[in-house]
Amino acid sequence: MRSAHTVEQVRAAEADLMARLPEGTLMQRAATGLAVAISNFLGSTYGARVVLLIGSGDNGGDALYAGARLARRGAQVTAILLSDKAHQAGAEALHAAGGRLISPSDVEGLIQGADVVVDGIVGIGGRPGLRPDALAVVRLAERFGVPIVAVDTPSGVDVDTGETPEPHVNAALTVTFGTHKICHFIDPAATACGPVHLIDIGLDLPPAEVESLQTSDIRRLYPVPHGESDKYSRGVLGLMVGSTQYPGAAVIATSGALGGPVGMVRYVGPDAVAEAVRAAHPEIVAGNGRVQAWAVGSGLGDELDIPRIRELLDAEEPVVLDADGLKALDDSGDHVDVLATPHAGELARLLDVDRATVEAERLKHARLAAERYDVTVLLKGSTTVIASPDGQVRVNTNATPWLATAGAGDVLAGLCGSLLASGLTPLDAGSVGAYLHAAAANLASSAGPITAMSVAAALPEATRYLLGG
Ligand SMILES: NC(=O)C1=CN([C@@H]2O[C@H](COP(=O)(O)OP(=O)(O)OC[C@H]3O[C@@H](n4cnc5c(N)ncnc54)[C@H](O)[C@@H]3O)[C@@H](O)[C@H]2O)[C@@H](O)CC1
Ligand SMILES: Nc1ncnc2c1ncn2[C@@H]1O[C@H](COP(=O)(O)OP(=O)(O)O)[C@@H](O)[C@H]1O
Ligand SMILES: [K+]
Repeated sequence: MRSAHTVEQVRAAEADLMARLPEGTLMQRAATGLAVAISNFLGSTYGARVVLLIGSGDNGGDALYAGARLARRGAQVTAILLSDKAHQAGAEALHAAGGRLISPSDVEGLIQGADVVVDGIVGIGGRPGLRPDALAVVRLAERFGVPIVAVDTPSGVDVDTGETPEPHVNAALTVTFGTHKICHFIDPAATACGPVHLIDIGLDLPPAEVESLQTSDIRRLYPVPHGESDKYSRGVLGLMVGSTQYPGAAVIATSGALGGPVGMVRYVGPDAVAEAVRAAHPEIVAGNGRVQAWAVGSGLGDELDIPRIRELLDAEEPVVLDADGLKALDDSGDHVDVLATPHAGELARLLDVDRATVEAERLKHARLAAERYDVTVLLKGSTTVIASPDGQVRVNTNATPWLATAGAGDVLAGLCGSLLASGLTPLDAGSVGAYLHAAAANLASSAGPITAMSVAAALPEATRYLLGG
């Protein structure tokens, strides 16, 4: 599991460790890792032109010490001091190593000729936004296409929420220390980070606020059948999806379900749709029967039967509630076994806010809906946020933008239903489902267009690969 901690948690862990180490040790660990990461980013350090943007705090200190190391290895390093209170010992170290320290006026030529700009403006002490001097230099780097390596966090983003209400740095690489911060995992800030490289500085951390699954977690959580398994013990999923208006949704969601671990899929819906599903997937069973979980809602359109869906929500079996089915959700019941899978527009309707607000504040709104409706919420999008009513949050950051294609959500609903029916909790089903869905999309796309059906078709191979088979 990758973990993201809040600024408060990081500061407490840092204080604890600093009390036991000689002064400056943590910053030296951070700066050493940062210098190596910048060297690797550049490819060759000798003669490279490195510009450091330096704010008033320890984030600038990290950048100055890293700059000193790069200068000693032959880089031409210039620090632009954006505050008159730059980290003094760091500034002296850079000067002693042969680096230059200048004010932010008349720096156009310098930025234009740089190989890399290092953002040491603010880190975890930063408020959202950039001051005019800093913004002007950052805009120059963007104008001349000079890549920016962010120290700890891209300056200007909201570190604890992943929100970006103000102008901020867009990094080509972010080098962070001790643990991930929430802005590294949640969009829109996650996109502003670029790839994130974590340097271990030895922090002893409490349980994380936000987590993100890795391959080892998929291996641990995936319900692989064993010698004694039969189709019923592997789980039976009931699908109430698709309609005469949208028969494709039923076919696609069934493909997603069959690409998951379930032993059997029952389809419940209009005869004509059941025929279409059976034609595509002869292995499905049409009609009611005992199931271990339901996936409900994708493509129901006008045939949405709210009372019937409410009966399912009130029954014992866990439910994936998608798309039109979300209209059946009310905030009166105990729905802890429900995994709701809205995109930003659907979540906005559930919370009576507009879509742009949800997209700008994804963590906040996923948590809010989980609490209000007492369900696990899987908020779809470029980064997928899964929030359970007990406050746990997981994020999937692996998806490719090619996944933004019609029907991809139906695949996910079927897959998550399959995982629920085989016994995973809504939080595990949602986070394993989002991970596998993204992995299948990556496999299917190889950086080219994909369809929902091709994502579903890639699920078995992606799963086999991740399980190490
Ligand atoms: N505390 C530690 O032991 C360690 C800290 N490290 C570094 O220290 C950073 C945190 O340092 P600081 O606590 O000094 O804080 P920062 O360097 O993040 O910010 C410094 C100050 O900038 C000002 N500021 C806030 N928002 C601003 C904005 N939008 N524009 C301009 N100025 C703004 C504030 O006065 C703030 O205190 C971490 O992000 C990390 O890079 C690392 O060296 C690892 C060890
Ligand atoms: N920019 C993006 N990058 C990565 N994944 C995305 C992006 N946009 C959407 N997705 C993913 O694609 C899927 C789209 O689902 P959804 O919005 O329900 O579409 P549909 O209703 O057509 O199936 C979701 O899994 C979502 O997380
Ligand atoms: K920074």
